[in-house]
Amino acid sequence: MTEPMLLNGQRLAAEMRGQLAAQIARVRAQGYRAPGLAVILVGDDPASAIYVRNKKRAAQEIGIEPVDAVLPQGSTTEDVLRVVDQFNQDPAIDGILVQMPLPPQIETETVLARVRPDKDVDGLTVTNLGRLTAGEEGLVPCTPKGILRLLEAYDIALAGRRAVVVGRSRLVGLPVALLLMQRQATVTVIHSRTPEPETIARQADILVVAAGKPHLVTEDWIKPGAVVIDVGIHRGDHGLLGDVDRERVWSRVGALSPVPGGVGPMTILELLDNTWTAYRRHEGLSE
Ligand SMILES: NC(=O)C1=CN([C@@H]2O[C@H](COP(=O)(O)OP(=O)(O)OC[C@H]3O[C@@H](n4cnc5c(N)ncnc54)[C@H](OP(=O)(O)O)[C@@H]3O)[C@@H](O)[C@H]2O)C=CC1
Ligand SMILES: Nc1nc(=O)c2c([nH]1)NC[C@@H]1CN(c3ccc(C(=O)N[C@@H](CCC(=O)O)C(=O)O)cc3)C=[N+]21
Repeated sequence: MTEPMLLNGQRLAAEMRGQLAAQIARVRAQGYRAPGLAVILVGDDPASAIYVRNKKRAAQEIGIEPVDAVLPQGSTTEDVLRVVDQFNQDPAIDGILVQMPLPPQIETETVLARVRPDKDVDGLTVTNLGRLTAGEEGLVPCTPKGILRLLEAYDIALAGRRAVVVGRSRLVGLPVALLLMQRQATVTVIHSRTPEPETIARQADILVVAAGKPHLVTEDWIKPGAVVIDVGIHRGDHGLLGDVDRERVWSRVGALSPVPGGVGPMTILELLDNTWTAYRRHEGLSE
């Protein structure tokens, strides 16, 4: 078989960031304010701190004003709600992101429910997930949106093809399954209670893996020529690992979105894109 194609999210995201930067520069030159993105980080998880730093830097580089709120590990739900309320009311803030996971004593549902849907750049509120389910316009979760954009950029057909999604989370698995269905794929979702997942995965023309289990997916899960999107990300002693064992699947896949350099950079790009969309709606600028 021919060498697999690497789906380069790093390069595509950089290209798209350039386009966003140019659009933001154009409205700034017309006298508009800068778009504002608030990032709320609760606790001292080192991986979360790195992501938040990367997100802020990416925003700044394209002309979005990042603001952050860092709360101590021992914060209460009320403490977090107060910060959400403050950003909800702030006219300089277009997007609010609450970094997941939150410490166990905090009610995640209650916090998410407080974010104004028009500022929900993660697309995680019931309002935006409902809009997505109904096929209405809203803010779409970043990782799923980035995966679809990556597939599209590489001209990977979805209509009539079999897609299998490993994982059903609100952040990734569930919304990516909805988006693939909307693009006319036949979608199956696998989760931790699915018996013989390999047998199902082996039917996939497009396999999206968001299980959060390092190197879960090996050659037994792969139909020859399949397009494999690795979403998982794990920080180990030997660098970053995905949910897909790249060496073991390499001789079978048709295309692979790798870790790092695949979905991660696309996720950050879509966060910026959602912030830009929210900003234009707030400022009454045309789409
Ligand atoms: N690159 C990026 O931009 C991003 C990467 N991630 C990464 O993606 C991964 C998934 O994230 P997220 O969706 O938030 O994780 P969650 O832990 O919320 O969800 C994991 C899902 O995978 C399922 N699952 C777990 N183990 C298995 C298994 N052995 N076989 C089949 N399904 C399984 C779970 O099933 P059940 O529902 O039954 O528990 C659950 O639905 C993580 O590694 C995360 O770090 C996340 C967001 C963005
Ligand atoms: N409310 C919320 N929204 C999220 O979108 C969200 C979240 N919480 N919690 C955690 C996960 C994880 N996540 C990543 C984003 C970028 C990279 C990324 O940029 N990865 C680079 C590598 C960066 C590195 O070196 O660590 C890559 O894959 O190439 C990874 C993971 C967003 N998440």
